[in-house]
Amino acid sequence: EWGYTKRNGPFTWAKNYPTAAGIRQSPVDIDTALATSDSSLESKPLRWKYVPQNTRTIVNSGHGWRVDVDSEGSELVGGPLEGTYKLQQFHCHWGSSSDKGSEHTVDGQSYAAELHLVHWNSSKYADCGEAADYPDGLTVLGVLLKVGAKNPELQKVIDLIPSISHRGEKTEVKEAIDPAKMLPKTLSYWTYLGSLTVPPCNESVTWILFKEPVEVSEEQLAAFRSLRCYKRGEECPCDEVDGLLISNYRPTLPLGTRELRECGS
Ligand SMILES: NS(=O)(=O)c1ccc(O)c(NC(=O)NCCc2ccccn2)c1
Ligand SMILES: [Zn+2]
Repeated sequence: EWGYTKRNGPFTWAKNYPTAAGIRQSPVDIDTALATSDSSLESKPLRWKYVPQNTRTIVNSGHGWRVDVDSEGSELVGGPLEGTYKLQQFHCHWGSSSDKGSEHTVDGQSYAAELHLVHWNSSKYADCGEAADYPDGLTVLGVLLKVGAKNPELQKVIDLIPSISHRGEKTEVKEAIDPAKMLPKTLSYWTYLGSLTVPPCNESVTWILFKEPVEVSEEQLAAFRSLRCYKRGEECPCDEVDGLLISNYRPTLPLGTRELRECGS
């Protein structure tokens, strides 16, 4: 089973998931000097609508926490997107200390964590699973997280972590979490064509990474690292310090010949 340790981490994934060695992989380093501003992006503002009551369950996948959402009623349109995308889930990546943990880096700089809101193209595909097999199937909104004030919306996730401490555990999200409240104030972003950053690393993601980081506290990051990557009652398979999920980010891959566009300053 893939993971983030030396034995089963990102540099081993291509063995069982050949797409992980592809030329449209994510994450990448955002070399801001390479970004081209594109009037067509400016002319179609990114627009989203989320239904907080539709955030259903939170699960410990063994690779991190993930909040699953009932896609109905949500929509993401505009910017680089053709058609309508619906929110499927959101999750986060972090590191063993706050000097690293984001998946994308900006001019070589890592952030403490990165929030991903995963959407699928409901104009063309029946569900997220099908959409994941097509180059225009998914869109992920990425939010860089830096250490600062406690993040009130993310605190609703943190409060649920003790009940999903082990792999496979899930619980109802009782207090609605509003994904829109986890996005930055300014909506400037970079966009490029990439992939899932976890196996099977499908090359089906239009990435939209907001430029403005959002704050999260050290205590909140510490809570993420308290998740365990093994099932309750089983011994710890991973050679992580007593099976704690202290780091779950994929290092950056080459942008190659892909275009990197930006919208807003
Ligand atoms: N990282 S990503 O490219 O946004 C992405 C897209 C679609 C997916 O199904 C996943 N998988 C996913 O969220 N797995 C469950 C929880 C998780 C959280 C953090 C790291 C790895 N896994 C990730
Ligand atoms: Zn992710």
